[in-house]
Amino acid sequence: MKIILKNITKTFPSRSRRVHTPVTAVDHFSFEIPDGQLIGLLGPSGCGKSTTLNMICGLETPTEGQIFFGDQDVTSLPPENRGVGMVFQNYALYPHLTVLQNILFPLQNLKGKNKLSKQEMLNRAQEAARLVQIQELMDRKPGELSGGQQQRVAIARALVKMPHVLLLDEPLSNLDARLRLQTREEIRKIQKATKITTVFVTHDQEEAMSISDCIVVMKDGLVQQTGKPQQVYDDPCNLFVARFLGTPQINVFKGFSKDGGIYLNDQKILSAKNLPDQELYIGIRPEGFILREDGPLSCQLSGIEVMGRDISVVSTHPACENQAIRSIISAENKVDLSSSVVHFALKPGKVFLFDRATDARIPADLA
Ligand SMILES: Nc1ncnc2c1ncn2[C@@H]1O[C@H](COP(=O)(O)OP(=O)(O)OP(=O)(O)O)[C@@H](O)[C@H]1O
Repeated sequence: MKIILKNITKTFPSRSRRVHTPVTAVDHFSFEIPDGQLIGLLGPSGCGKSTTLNMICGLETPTEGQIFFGDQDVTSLPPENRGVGMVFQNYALYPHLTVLQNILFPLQNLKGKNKLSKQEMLNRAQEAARLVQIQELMDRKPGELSGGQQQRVAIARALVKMPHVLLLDEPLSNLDARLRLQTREEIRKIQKATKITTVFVTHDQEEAMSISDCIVVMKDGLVQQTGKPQQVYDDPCNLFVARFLGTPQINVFKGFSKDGGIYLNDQKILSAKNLPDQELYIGIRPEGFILREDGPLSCQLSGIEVMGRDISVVSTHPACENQAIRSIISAENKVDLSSSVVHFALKPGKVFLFDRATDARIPADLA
């Protein structure tokens, strides 16, 4: 099912007794989610992710704009008539019911032509359980399950109604690191198998990048950028997006362009064609550094962090906005820890320029 968000805005009255300015949680958001895709809605706390999801499922009504499922305008349709399955951060299973009873629950209140026979309900529950691989656990109570298993039951409960659209709001945040990884891979597999159009909300950029066909990066209710995860990482439209995607974070320096060169203080680190002289933010991805004795960027060496296949060289530079510069290089490189200075050459494709006043990306031909 294709989902179209047409210029949707959601404004809430202020919660504060002293300040009466309304809060714009989502600001003129337009987007088309193609049928069968998994979209990651991504951004820091309070940027409007959950409000967007709640408008798609019908728990909130947009103040402005329209939502379409396929050709149908669902903007004022109640949630139960939208054919949407929803999974929240706290799985909210009924503790006194077995896994099977929990999965069956949404089917028991179906009315009219949607009403199912007992056998049909059982078949559906077993199919949903098979998809999330919990067939062995059907007689257990939620208290007898691990967090990951409980979350899978919650997903089965959302799938059992055969929704056209699956909405997942931070579904992995209650799981430990290992289970998070495993469960996110499972969600991806289930989504691929069922081909249900899915919107996945998270503030974890790595999680969103790893499972989404397309990501939407939001800030303060406004969409900053949309695109395939790798495309957005490689071509961020502004400093916020560049900073938000990638671990370790992009290294940001204050610098300037002059006479075809990009400078940090008096060090010319790259050449740039057709760029007017101006002050800049210069973002360098951690993987954009090359250790080289005659490299043009000299930094104070603080130490190294061993990461296995790679090492992270930690250094400082007076023009750098980050507390420490983190450059990821292959562990085959030998870093002379007795030296106080480390020299880098840079990979031009991993260096981005931003306007100092607006944070917008400045296109540049670097070498
Ligand atoms: N019912 C409400 N009344 C007033 N303000 C609200 C309401 N719901 C959300 N907001 C405000 O709207 C903004 C967006 O909230 P929302 O929950 O959509 O953000 P989020 O990105 O999902 O955040 P988080 O990651 O913390 O869940 C926030 O400033 C929030 O305080």
